[in-house]
Amino acid sequence: MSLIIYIALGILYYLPALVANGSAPFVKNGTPIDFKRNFIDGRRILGDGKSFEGLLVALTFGTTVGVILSKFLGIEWIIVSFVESFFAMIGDMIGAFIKRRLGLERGARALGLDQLDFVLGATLGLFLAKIQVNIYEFLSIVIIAFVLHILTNNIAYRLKIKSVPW
Ligand SMILES: CC(C)=CCC/C(C)=C/CC/C(C)=C/CC/C(C)=C/COC[C@@H](COP(=O)(O)O)OC/C=C(\C)CC/C=C(\C)CC/C=C(\C)CCC=C(C)C
Ligand SMILES: Nc1ccn([C@@H]2O[C@H](COP(=O)(O)OP(=O)(O)OP(=O)(O)O)[C@@H](O)[C@H]2O)c(=O)n1
Ligand SMILES: [Mg+2]
Repeated sequence: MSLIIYIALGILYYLPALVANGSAPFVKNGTPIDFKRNFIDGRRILGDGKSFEGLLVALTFGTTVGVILSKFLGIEWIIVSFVESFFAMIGDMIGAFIKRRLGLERGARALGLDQLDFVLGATLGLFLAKIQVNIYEFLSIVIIAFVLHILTNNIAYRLKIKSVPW
């Protein structure tokens, strides 16, 4: 299959996760998922950047994309998009957990981790939802999400949706 098809399929399969991750920043001061508790190293488990409200908004928007996709890809994509969005946000939380363990403050830049944590989570979600993503589709979305993440975070910063441009 040509590269363009792999790229298009990559974007299509990961669209729920892209929109889920892209919509969470609309929540500013949500209820911290770690309830402001610290880990054994004395630092926050996740930090104030991971809230229940952000998770809810992400799941809502991600699943809404799945409802639209289900018209073309089949009704199962409503569930697939929910699972994919959920695991994308789990990946985002694991990224935050790692950043806290490294002593990085909430909102600090972690090039690579910030861009790919939710993509890796979404990939696990797609696998669990029995969606076969081949290596070319995966590599396409890794590159696209990396570029899109940097671009959209810059837009979000200029639009005052985010307090940092990354
Ligand atoms: C409208 C609502 C509530 C949700 C949609 C948000 C969304 C999909 C934004 C897309 C681009 C945009 C309009 C940005 C404006 C500012 C904004 C909302 C930025 C989002 O926050 C930035 C960042 C937060 O990430 P972090 O929490 O991990 O730091 O979100 C990252 C977002 C992405 C990685 C992907 C953005 C999603 C899309 C562009 C969805 C549609 C994608 C396509 C159509 C693919 C097009 C690609 C090519 C190469 C043609
Ligand atoms: N589960 C989530 C994920 C994101 N957000 C919101 O979206 C913003 C951007 O998300 P992200 O860049 O992932 O968080 P950071 O602020 O960078 O925090 P961290 O360093 O922990 O990634 C967060 O600040 C927070 O306001 C949220 O409320 N709940
Ligand atoms: Mg971030």
